[in-house]
Amino acid sequence: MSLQTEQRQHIDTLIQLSEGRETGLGACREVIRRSWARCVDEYRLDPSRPRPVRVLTQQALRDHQESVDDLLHVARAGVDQLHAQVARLGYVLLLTDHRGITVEFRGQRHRDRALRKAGLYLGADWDERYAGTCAVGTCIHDTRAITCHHGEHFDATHINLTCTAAPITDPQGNVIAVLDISALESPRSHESQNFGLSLVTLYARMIEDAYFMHRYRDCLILRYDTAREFVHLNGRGLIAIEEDGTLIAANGSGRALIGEHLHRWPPWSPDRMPSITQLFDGEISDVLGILSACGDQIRAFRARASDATCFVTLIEPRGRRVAARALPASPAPVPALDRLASDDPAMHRVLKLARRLRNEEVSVLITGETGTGKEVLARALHDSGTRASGPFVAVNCAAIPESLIESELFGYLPGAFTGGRRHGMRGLIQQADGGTLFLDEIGDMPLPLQSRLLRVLAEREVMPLGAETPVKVDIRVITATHRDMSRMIGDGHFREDLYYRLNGAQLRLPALRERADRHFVIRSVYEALVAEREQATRLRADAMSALLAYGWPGNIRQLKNALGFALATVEGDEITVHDLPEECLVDAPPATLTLAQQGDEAVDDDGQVLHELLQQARWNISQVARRLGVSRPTVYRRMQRHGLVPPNRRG
Ligand SMILES: Nc1ncnc2c1ncn2[C@@H]1O[C@H](COP(=O)(O)OP(=O)(O)OP(=O)(O)O)[C@@H](O)[C@H]1O
Repeated sequence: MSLQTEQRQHIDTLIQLSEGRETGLGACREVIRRSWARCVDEYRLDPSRPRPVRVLTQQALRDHQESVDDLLHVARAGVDQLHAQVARLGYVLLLTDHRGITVEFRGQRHRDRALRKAGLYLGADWDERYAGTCAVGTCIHDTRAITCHHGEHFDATHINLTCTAAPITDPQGNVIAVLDISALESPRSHESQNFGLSLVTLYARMIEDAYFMHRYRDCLILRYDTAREFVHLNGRGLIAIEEDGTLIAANGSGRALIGEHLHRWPPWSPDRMPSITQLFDGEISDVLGILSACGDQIRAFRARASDATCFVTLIEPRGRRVAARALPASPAPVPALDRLASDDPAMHRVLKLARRLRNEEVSVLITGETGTGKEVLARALHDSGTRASGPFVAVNCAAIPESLIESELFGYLPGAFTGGRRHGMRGLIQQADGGTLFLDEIGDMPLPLQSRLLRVLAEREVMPLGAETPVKVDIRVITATHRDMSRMIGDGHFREDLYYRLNGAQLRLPALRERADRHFVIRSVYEALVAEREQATRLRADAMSALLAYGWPGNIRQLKNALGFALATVEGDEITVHDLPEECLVDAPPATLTLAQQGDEAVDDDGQVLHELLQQARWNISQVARRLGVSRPTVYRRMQRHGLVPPNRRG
């Protein structure tokens, strides 16, 4: 079809539209349809009268250029880079101001005349009000990136063009410029321009960010991304702040985060913005501390509104160091605690509190899913405190049969009961004298013993079975549980007064899948295993990627088992993805494995699943524990709850 025929048809369609008849508009995109309606109803453009291209005089052009001088200066490098990429594909590049006037242009010298005729030229006016629907004008109106391809242009003069434009906005979200690539000839299909749309959008954002950095160069700028590797290179969010954390301005991603925050917690006065420490879960000293940190100067924070982990770096104001007094002194190293985490916001909080608690006598309750390292943390607290030279006695209340807990904990005198040792036994509480008693799975402590434990804690003395006088004990108690203790108290399974005595301070360990420092945890568990086995085996990157992607329902214990399995079965000197247990190779853990993830309470409905797992494993409890990533006692306890008895013990 000739261009003239196409233009005539195009004009007919638009005339039908202007007369309120919508024939032939079925396939038209909504964004274009709305713009056409604006051209007819608002701007009173006549589709039957194509308009000549309007190019500004030199003087008028200079005025427009001057008004965006600062931006042009910053944008030039981006404009040149983008042009270098698209020129050989037949595109020219336009940068317009917010009114659609082309203030910067990169063309093709040999096609100068044709380009000028098409309006692809310095000084050309692409305002929607004059030029009709077009990439630049419609992009300015809608503040969004758009391709205007062939017949989507309103004016018949432009229907041989393909144009793709993306807005560049200021920190308030107002369009200050538009980046556009256009071609005189292009394939028919609209999809052929999709790649161009992504490319122009990317460069528009880079220019926008470069301009933001330039404009707020005298402020502290926080740069963040959800991928650690990209923060320095291309961190998505930019937020300029005062040294006290007050927000000054943000780029598009930063504004989206602030918007999300204000949506959840609206301000009580219209001009009240959240400070950076409300936006991210941390204190201003944690943020400023990034500047004095060693290593890559990136720190993870949790964005409160979305709960996403963001990796943050800080850029100092140009030519000025942030006042030394504002920079917090780094905390004194506490190796036993420091080695438990690298850069995870939740672990930062846990370890910060643990540092404060390590030399205190206050009882600590550690909560978290099974296998998150509650016992490891308890031991680190002990090792880093004033009781380090005393004993650390760990008791798993779920693993000791109920009938033996009392004698194990409190001890007994000779002849206190039949079946006891001839010389009696010093109970575990006494064994912890001068050190720490760690009571794991405290929720499994039988009710009658809870009262006795309460007495030990209140009076600091223990009464062994068969004894007449109590024995003084000097212990610090740390307890742990993965259960919902308030529910247990509500159900009458746990004494409230004991709970308050044990819960002097609470440390909640995050699940492995929630941790931003998973890479560090995998590395350190792996290195510990390799050192223990004296095995010089390397963990290859493909295996690491699979481990990072997995959901870890059984947390660090399951991770340790998986790595232990790989080390035991690997044939060469490096572990690849193929050496990992099969269940770690899926994106989401299989349904049966989510058993471990839930508290024991949730498992009540899941006896069937546990039964199936046991049958599959031929009642090998260790194997089921490994699959679920829980300890053997946990499996036994769950079996007991569901009345599951191994075939060889039946009858
Ligand atoms: N930071 C760590 N580095 C290396 N190994 C760890 C770490 N944390 C935990 N582990 C290992 O993971 C396993 C589970 O840890 P731990 O027993 O402390 O978890 P837990 O939360 O007490 O589990 P449960 O709730 O089943 O009692 C242990 O083998 C422990 O050695």
